[in-house]
Amino acid sequence: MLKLHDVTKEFRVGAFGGRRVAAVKGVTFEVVPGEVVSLIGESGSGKSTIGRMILGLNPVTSGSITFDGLPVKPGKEYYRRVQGIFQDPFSSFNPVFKADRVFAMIKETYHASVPAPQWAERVEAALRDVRLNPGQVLGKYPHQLSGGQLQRLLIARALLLDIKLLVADEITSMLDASTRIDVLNLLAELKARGLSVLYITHDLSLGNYLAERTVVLRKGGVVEMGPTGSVFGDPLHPYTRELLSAVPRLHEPWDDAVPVETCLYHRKGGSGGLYEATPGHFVACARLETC
Ligand SMILES: Nc1ncnc2c1ncn2[C@@H]1O[C@H](COP(=O)(O)OP(=O)(O)OP(=O)(O)O)[C@@H](O)[C@H]1O
Repeated sequence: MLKLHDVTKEFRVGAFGGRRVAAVKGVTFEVVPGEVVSLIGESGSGKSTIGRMILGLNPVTSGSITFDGLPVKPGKEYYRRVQGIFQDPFSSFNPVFKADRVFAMIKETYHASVPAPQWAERVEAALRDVRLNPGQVLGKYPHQLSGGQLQRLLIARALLLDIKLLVADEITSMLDASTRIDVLNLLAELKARGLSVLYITHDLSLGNYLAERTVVLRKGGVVEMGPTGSVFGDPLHPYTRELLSAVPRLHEPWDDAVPVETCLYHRKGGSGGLYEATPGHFVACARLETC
């Protein structure tokens, strides 16, 4: 369904845009229908840039992104099938309008012919699906609602569009622990209905909770990807191991330096420079930058 093939993104930075920064380097992976894939990596590894390219908010520099075989084409038809939700739910709402105006906009754009009473019923059903009480959220301004309620409103909006893929970029990082689990469970329910989710996070435990497959990014490139159980249970790349071993050591400072090891996967070939260690479990050379 969603396919990224050798995707690279460079930004022009510095005076007059004279310098180029490669934010994403040769990334290849796919998301199939009804699957949750988590895209994991530390800050600056290129996760959001990938999400924005999938949503057509940034063009790719090279490579291709296709959805159902067609290139990403921002516009009404594309956003009927693919939607994004971001870290800060407040940024998705205009503070001077009531929060549920997002539903009116969906109706105007996609469901103009649906009679108002029928539309109101659909909105209420979508709100109940995301475990919101319509009476408590409809008619309120964004500042009168919590972050968790606003994220759920955005998920309800996606349900009304009957989308196929949700790009969820750090959507739980501003929520408290219990609301976070509620929203994750909600995503799991959506998955059970056949929706695909690209779940972007720097939090490994959240990715582990939800995703069938995990893609680990470092400095813009994929260093490891595969079934979540394999990547978490048998991490092959030193960076993945470092990420995993850092989880319980919250009291210790983060060590940015990935231990340099013998290059186990050097020139073994494979998709996008990755070596297929076990079926579906891919890993990059541990010294990719030098070898
Ligand atoms: N518009 C831009 N112009 C120049 N550089 C950018 C731009 N957007 C992102 N970058 C750079 O691209 C790299 C990847 O950024 P990105 O936001 O994708 O990382 P991330 O993994 O999502 O980080 P975080 O978890 O902190 O959101 C960073 O070095 C960032 O500074």
